[in-house]
Amino acid sequence: MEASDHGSSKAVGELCKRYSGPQETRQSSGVAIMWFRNDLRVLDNEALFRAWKFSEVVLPVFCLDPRLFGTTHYFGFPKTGELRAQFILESISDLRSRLQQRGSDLVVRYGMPEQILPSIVEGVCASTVYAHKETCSEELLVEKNVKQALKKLTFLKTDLKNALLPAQGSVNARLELIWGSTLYHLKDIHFSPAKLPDVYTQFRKAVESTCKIRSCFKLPLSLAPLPKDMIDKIGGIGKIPNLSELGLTVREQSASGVMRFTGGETEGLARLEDYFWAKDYLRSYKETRNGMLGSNYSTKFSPWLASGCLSPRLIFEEVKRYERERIANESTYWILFELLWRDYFRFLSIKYGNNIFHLGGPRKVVQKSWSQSKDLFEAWRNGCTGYPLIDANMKELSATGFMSNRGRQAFCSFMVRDLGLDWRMGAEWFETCLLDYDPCSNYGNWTYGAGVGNDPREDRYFSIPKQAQSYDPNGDYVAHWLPELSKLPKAARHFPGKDYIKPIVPLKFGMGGQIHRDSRVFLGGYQKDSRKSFQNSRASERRT
Ligand SMILES: Cc1cc2nc3c(=O)[nH]c(=O)nc-3n(C[C@H](O)[C@H](O)[C@H](O)COP(=O)(O)OP(=O)(O)OC[C@H]3O[C@@H](n4cnc5c(N)ncnc54)[C@H](O)[C@@H]3O)c2cc1C
Ligand SMILES: Nc1ncnc2c1ncn2[C@@H]1O[C@H](COP(=O)(O)OP(=O)(O)OP(=O)(O)O)[C@@H](O)[C@H]1O
Repeated sequence: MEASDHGSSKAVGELCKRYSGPQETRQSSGVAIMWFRNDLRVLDNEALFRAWKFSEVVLPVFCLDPRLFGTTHYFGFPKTGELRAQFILESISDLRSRLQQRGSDLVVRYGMPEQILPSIVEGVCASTVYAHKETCSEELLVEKNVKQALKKLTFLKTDLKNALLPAQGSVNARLELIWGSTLYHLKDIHFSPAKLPDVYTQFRKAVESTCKIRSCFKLPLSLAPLPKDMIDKIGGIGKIPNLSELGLTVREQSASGVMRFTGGETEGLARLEDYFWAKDYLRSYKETRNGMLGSNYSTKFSPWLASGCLSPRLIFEEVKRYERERIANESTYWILFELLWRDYFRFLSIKYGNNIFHLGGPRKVVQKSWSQSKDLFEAWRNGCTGYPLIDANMKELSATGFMSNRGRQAFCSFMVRDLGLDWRMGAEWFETCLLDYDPCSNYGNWTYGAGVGNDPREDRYFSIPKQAQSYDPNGDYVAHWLPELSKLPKAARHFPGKDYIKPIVPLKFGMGGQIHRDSRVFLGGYQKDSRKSFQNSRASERRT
């Protein structure tokens, strides 16, 4: 594993101070609960800030929802693989210590939020539960259930021994949901979600020219300690389970990975400190971002962004500081350009709802012949397709939970266009494996790559030989993940012939354009459509 020298703890401490605020006066009384979800951070966390600001005591709670360890919707893969599960556990543990450093703590429970939160609310007589708003149907259902469960709770203030509450009257705890996962606030983008443009460039230009990014929310460095009797009353702080207690196999990220991804805000900030400031890689990001090998071709922020350990607004403010203190160039802009893709997919998930999970995607494309061939899928999933670039990417994903953006695009195109497989099999397998799995970015990118996404012009075929030639010309990447290829001359590593597994299907384009006559066996009628869409795609605007 390439050394990922993290920013020093002193520098991270300075970052924390920079994004923490003065000891302001609080504006209310009573107890508030901060329900952490995919926002496992202290800095720039509006829900936590509000919970603190509008209460006298804020009780932070995390519920480890067993549904997270169920199976994916159509194909029954594990919903959360071991590597991401470990990343989440590390993030919770880090969140707890960061809250403890500020004098507070984190209550952790294993169970469904709609069952756990009401009993805690009742136990501590809280009047408000603060949380960040999500957008996909599984998360929305949990929000609805929590809301309903809280509604059913009515307790008398006089019943309470809690001296913080004034006597008399009944209390209804409410759920206050706050938007907080994107760079641009939903309320600031001047489009109602239903009117969101289907072409990214239109969205980006409109947003960049008319909207402002809000400043980070700054929580004071010291929060009030949690009253001991309150914690006793709810049965203690709770232990963070380990992987085996969750019924999962303990597995380490492979040492061959681009870096060791450790969950938690502290590690996310350390990565930012290292990439931007200590190593100064930000200045050349645009030139390196399409790499596949090594820790520094791209930021690797995605796992921390997906779990909310890093706030995109904080990244934005650090980019702006870098531009003031070092250099403003295309690279510093390009990080924001990519973060805006993340926003875009999040907003699109509101516009298209469950359609992002359906075979026809946001555009409800009707295409008769998606294959669900088990053999082809197993070959793809096990990295045994006979195409080194594809196989190496799959080996990386399985061993580390990470894959470069370049790899993901080629991988998705190969699966959908060369194998003709149902794209949802790939998307659900990514859901299992990715450390940075995020429903909006994952299903958004898959539908986009499969040609069923929001943008009608996007239907792009990635030629594997061309990708190999452009992004791994010496075969270093494939030799890294498929060591048996390292003994071959560099020029032969992508075309190893009899020295490697026989390709399971011929490529449709890019190998002199031949289509193997047996390909219909696997591809059915898909082949014809694909030719057409390939031609269309050449005319369409390219993602860089
Ligand atoms: C088929 C497919 C599935 C994907 N699934 C996910 C996913 O589940 N979660 C996820 O975070 N990203 C996903 N991506 C997007 C992208 O591949 C990763 O965000 C990126 O590779 C993460 O590496 P990085 O942090 O070094 O990215 P950088 O190049 O450093 O980019 C900075 C940040 O910008 C955002 N970003 C960059 N590209 C994209 C993009 N295409 N879509 C959305 N956000 C982007 C990410 O938050 C990323 O961390 C997917 C892409 C494809 C093609
Ligand atoms: N955050 C998420 N991550 C992964 N999958 C999700 C998420 N949110 C919703 N889904 C999936 O998308 C599915 C699509 O929802 P929808 O209600 O349309 O399906 P359904 O009607 O239950 O089934 P079908 O699509 O087979 O008709 C959900 O059932 C759920 O499994």
